[in-house]
Amino acid sequence: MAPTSTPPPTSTAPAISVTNLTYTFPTTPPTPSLTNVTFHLPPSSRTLLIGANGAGKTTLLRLLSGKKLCPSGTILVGGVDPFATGLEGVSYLGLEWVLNPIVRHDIGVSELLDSVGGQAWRARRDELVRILDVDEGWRMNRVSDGERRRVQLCMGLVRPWAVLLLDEVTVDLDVLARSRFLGFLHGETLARQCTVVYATHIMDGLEGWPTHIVRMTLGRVRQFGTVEELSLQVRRAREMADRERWERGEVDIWGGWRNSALLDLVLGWLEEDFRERGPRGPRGGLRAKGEDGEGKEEGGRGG
Ligand SMILES: Nc1ncnc2c1ncn2[C@@H]1O[C@H](COP(=O)(O)OP(=O)(O)OP(=O)(O)O)[C@@H](O)[C@H]1O
Repeated sequence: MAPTSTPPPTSTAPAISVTNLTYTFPTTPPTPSLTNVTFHLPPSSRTLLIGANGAGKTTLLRLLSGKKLCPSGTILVGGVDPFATGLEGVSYLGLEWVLNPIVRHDIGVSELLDSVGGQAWRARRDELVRILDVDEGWRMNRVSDGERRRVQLCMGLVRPWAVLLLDEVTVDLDVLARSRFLGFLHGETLARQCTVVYATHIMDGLEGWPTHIVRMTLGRVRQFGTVEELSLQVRRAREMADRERWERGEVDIWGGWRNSALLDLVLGWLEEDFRERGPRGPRGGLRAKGEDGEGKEEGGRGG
């Protein structure tokens, strides 16, 4: 975790472009994880990656981060193939990052932050410590899971990134910490024109945060677009369904907004996916996460 002296490019916010991406895990039998995935996200966007368990979110984020080989020309981040170039300025915070054993050692917060560039980016470091309410006197073997996650997030974000890929790394945060963390990311996308893609199952407190949504179903991108476009589609479909029920004389015509609009949107999608897919049975070829090991690999195949 040596600090890097060269700052990543932050002047031009990178767009993310995925075209006809198919990815198959090299298992026996081969497990298709992504099929013909296509979507485009503009610079400075804040995107939620939404989908049921097993929809392919982690696989996609790892491919975007350059950790896995993908068919040439299918992924461009800022116009560059991430695997081929080992993208400077792309930060991927996912399960392997969360499980890094260093953050459980008897080590102090300042020492950890310095090891990832805390001195080089002093102002960012101090801002993150303040926003995530981190006590620099903590010893990492004597903190709670949520406190540990706050320190980890300071570590993961201290070095300025141009693209941030988050794979559900906020589960341990309390509501205030998560809210301040999301606020920080919101500010970053505006101030530094950088791009965030965030896979999460927790819709609480996200209202108004995302600019775009990518909806994944069973390894495919089913819809993508701005939050407004997608919300409008769902709202219209629900209103039409309510009207039909009302015309049929059904008393309970309130099928609609039970929670926040965002949660209802996602809940509606997952219910739709579930209805179409049916309950899970034994599915040949399924593998537990992590069987393919960690880090950069060349095992996957396209097509
Ligand atoms: N290591 C692996 N080896 C083989 N197949 C895998 C592996 N990891 C995932 N898969 C397959 O890819 C599919 C997508 O997995 P992925 O982890 O990308 O889903 P996800 O959307 O991130 O799910 P979750 O919300 O549960 O984290 C799985 O259903 C599984 O079939």
